[in-house]
Amino acid sequence: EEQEEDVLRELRLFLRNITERLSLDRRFKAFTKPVDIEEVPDYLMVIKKPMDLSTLLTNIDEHKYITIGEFMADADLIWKNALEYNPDSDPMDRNIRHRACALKDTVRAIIRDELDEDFERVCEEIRESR
Ligand SMILES: CC(=O)c1csc(NC(=O)C2C[NH2+]C2)n1
Repeated sequence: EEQEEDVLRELRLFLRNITERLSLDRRFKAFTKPVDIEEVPDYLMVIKKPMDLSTLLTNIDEHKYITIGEFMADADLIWKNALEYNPDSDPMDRNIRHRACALKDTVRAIIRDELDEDFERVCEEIRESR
């Protein structure tokens, strides 16, 4: 009902705010857009579920996420994919893995500091009711 749509609207605002703040952080520049398959031709052979910050924003606007957990699953793909695609000891790989770990920790810290657990519980009730 209307109250549920009010809750989901507030969730989308919260998720857009997180995603936009991450997109502004220069450390996460490599994660802002889908990997360019022209530049990285083997990427889709290695990474089965690509994800990036601009796609997160599109998903939010398309009402894909009803709980923070669903958003986190896609946000986690961004750094997990980067660790998987960049396993080597060369400096480029190490650098992007460092940024991927920073992304993981930053998302979790924002959510721990800024998400009200009662609000998340209401979102999970809505998910279970649908
Ligand atoms: C987004 C992402 O994870 C990404 C984009 S390019 C890249 N890695 C490289 O270009 C090479 C350095 N060793 C492979 N990783």
